[in-house]
Amino acid sequence: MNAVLEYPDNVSASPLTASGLVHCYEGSNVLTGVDLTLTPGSVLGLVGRNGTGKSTLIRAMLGLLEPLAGSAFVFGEPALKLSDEAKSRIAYVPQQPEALAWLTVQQMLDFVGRFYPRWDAPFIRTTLERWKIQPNRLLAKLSPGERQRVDLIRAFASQPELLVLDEPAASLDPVARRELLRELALRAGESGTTVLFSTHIVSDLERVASEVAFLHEGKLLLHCGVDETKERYARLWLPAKMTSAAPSQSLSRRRNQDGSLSLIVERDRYGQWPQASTMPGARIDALGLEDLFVEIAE
Ligand SMILES: Nc1ncnc2c1ncn2[C@@H]1O[C@H](COP(=O)(O)OP(=O)(O)OP(=O)(O)O)[C@@H](O)[C@H]1O
Repeated sequence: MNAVLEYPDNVSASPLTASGLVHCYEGSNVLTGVDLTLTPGSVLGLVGRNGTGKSTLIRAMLGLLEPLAGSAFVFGEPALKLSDEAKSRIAYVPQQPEALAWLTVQQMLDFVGRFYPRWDAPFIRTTLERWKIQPNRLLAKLSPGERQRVDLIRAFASQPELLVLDEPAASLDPVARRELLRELALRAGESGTTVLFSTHIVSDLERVASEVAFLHEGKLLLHCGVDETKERYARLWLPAKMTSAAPSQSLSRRRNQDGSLSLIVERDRYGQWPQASTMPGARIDALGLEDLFVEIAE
């Protein structure tokens, strides 16, 4: 008898989805049950401190790494068993591209292009020229920033429906970063490309992402619209004599030297802050994205 695979409901509608992903390396937990669903056409910025597992999550979601538990689906197919058709709709740029380093820029692009039905050769020509990268240079001899740009060109040229970039701006100078963000915004806006990118640069996220997800201690602490974060999360400050009134649920909790408490709290489903915020002496402070992340990650 054939086993019937039961897929979660959101799988077929989303270009990329993960459910209950668990992974560890050498006995230390990196992902402890991550659920994430990308909305078609969204640009999701994945943030988290160094070593929190962003690359691991991305690789597990794309089927490049087999998680210890949980599942991931790309265009409704199990990520670990993707068809060639599904693969041709995805572009992934790893943090440190190294593949095919013995080829020249042009040789690599010609080789890779054969696997993509909608390969945009004119885009490659104009972008290599605009980004001042000589096509006859060996990939192995490029600087990390140049290598990253070539891989970005490769990714854009395949005209993917799903574009996944692992810290795409890590080695880029500010001008190149701007160009990348412009290209990303263009692709998402005009072609409806769904984008997932990890980053440490919160200003990039604010500029181009429509949604943000924050990975912390193996779990996604929050996932919401970028514009929504300010409305939905805030810092609740309670003086020392009121700390017993602190809500039991919070995204982070820090005791200050004077005994007061700072907590990151979320509005409830009626749009209300925790009750402690209404007590005399308590304070609710709105936070920008960067402050929110620093407070949670500290
Ligand atoms: N192949 C591996 N073997 C053992 N440990 C690993 C391996 N790959 C990653 N790790 C560890 O797992 C943790 C998560 O790594 P990962 O690269 O996923 O984090 P990250 O959030 O992408 O980090 P960064 O922001 O610094 O790029 C780190 O502590 C890392 O040292």
